[in-house]
Amino acid sequence: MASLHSTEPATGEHLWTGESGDPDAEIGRARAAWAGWAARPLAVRIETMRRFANVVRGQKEPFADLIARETGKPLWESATEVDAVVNKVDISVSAYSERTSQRRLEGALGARVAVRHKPHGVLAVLGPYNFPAHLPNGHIVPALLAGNAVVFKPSEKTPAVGERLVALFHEAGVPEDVLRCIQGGPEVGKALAAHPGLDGLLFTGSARAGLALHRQFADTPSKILALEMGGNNPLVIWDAPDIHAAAIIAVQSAFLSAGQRCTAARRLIVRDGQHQELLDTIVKLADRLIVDHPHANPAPFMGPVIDRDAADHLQEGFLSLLTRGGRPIKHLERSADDRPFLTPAIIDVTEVRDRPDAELFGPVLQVIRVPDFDSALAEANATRYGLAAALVGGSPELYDRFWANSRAGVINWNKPTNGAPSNAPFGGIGNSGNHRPSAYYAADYCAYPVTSSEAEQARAAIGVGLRDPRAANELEG
Ligand SMILES: NC(=O)C1=CN([C@@H]2O[C@H](COP(=O)(O)OP(=O)(O)OC[C@H]3O[C@@H](n4cnc5c(N)ncnc54)[C@H](O)[C@@H]3O)[C@@H](O)[C@H]2O)C=CC1
Ligand SMILES: O=C(O)CCC(=O)N[C@@H](CCC(=O)O)C(=O)O
Repeated sequence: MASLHSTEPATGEHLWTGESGDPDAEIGRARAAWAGWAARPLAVRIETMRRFANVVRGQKEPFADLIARETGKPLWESATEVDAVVNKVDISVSAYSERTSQRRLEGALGARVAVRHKPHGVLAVLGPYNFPAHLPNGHIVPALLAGNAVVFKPSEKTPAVGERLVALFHEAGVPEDVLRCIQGGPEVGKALAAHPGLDGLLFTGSARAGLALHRQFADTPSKILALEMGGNNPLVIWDAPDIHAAAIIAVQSAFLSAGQRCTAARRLIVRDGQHQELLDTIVKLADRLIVDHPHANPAPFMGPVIDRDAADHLQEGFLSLLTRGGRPIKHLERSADDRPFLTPAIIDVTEVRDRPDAELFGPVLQVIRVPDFDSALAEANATRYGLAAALVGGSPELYDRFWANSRAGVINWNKPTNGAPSNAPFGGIGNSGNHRPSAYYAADYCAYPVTSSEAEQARAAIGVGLRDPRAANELEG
């Protein structure tokens, strides 16, 4: 078994050591346990999830501290992630009852028709590092509520948070075998995905990995696969009456979580000739953002990116845009050689030919100047992804046009691209997802519907097509 380590991005200090797990053993344990969990009354599963919320609430500070240390995100932001974990429970209970509860319908000839939902069985959850608790939790809570057993593999970059999350569920009374934590990297993810004992896989992460999983599942349409992937999200600022407010929305969209959000704005699209004051204001704000250790005082706006490889990759991406004709507005700088602290960066890529449609998962905002709103719409949609898009400014009519013509699962007006609500569906089109949105609609992929026509007694008659109708009555007898 491979030995795994996790270190704090901000300090390089060692945080966690463990071993990569055995998919066969973990799926076997979950498989043996899931029927018992599914047979428990829904009220018991709801009560257990509510206990989990209380346990997390009671450990908010240490849990937020661990998230801050393992991801590098500021302590205040890590505390909001813990809040999201807690809030997920009530939201998922409502979603379960609204989207997958029992229903009775009138059938033909007075028959009773019941629609009920069943759990799939054993589901794997693969998590990303940027929200190591909230996003896997967004699959785990609805999956457990619906009666599935879960094998959760945290990102190899955030194993300690994943392990703690699972321990909190166990503390709340979820049986140990109903929710398993398995550590490891992509190889373990692949092995889980390929395991015949698995009934489905719920994934949040990069398009690269999501598309590989999609290929891997091509021969097993019987297994549910939910993919929540990345984005190359456009933010269009057009005729904004309040430049300062528009600039704040741009900064929040691009640089919150050091740009490590799937919903972060990657491309800022502005009207050519009327862009300078806006860009100057954005740069002034970005210059003032504090980039520091997650526990620093004063509190930073953003911490480091996850590790040095990610920082190297972002620097290479920025450099590549420069060499292809990008004009730097604010350089991507590394404030410490040995740690992955990056400053927010802005680059005008209007003149870059064949702009790469790639997700630069960090604090890099690309500016594109266009002459008119039609060109802004065309630029916004010039991506294989389709997660989030936002318009700042304009009129209700302009927003109607933006909404109608944008290809994305999240479309906002005068709000940042990020910060999507958990009590609504959340997912993308194109390379951002496979039409199985998460958040409120996670209930849909955690259970399947069963329609039953039911009667207390068998009563039937053949009304037409018999030679002797009396014989039909006798048969009915
Ligand atoms: N749409 C959404 O809801 C969200 C999407 N993301 C996306 O996630 C990415 C950042 O997270 P990362 O952890 O870097 O993603 P990643 O794709 O590298 O890893 C995600 C998980 O999949 C596993 N994995 C990687 N390759 C695999 C493979 N071929 N087969 C099976 N498992 C595999 C990893 O070990 C990890 O547990 C960004 O692209 C971001 O946009 C992040 C948060 C939310
Ligand atoms: O999953 C939910 O409960 C709602 C979606 C959500 O939390 N989105 C966040 C984070 C996702 C990310 O960007 O990685 C957001 O839109 O900021």
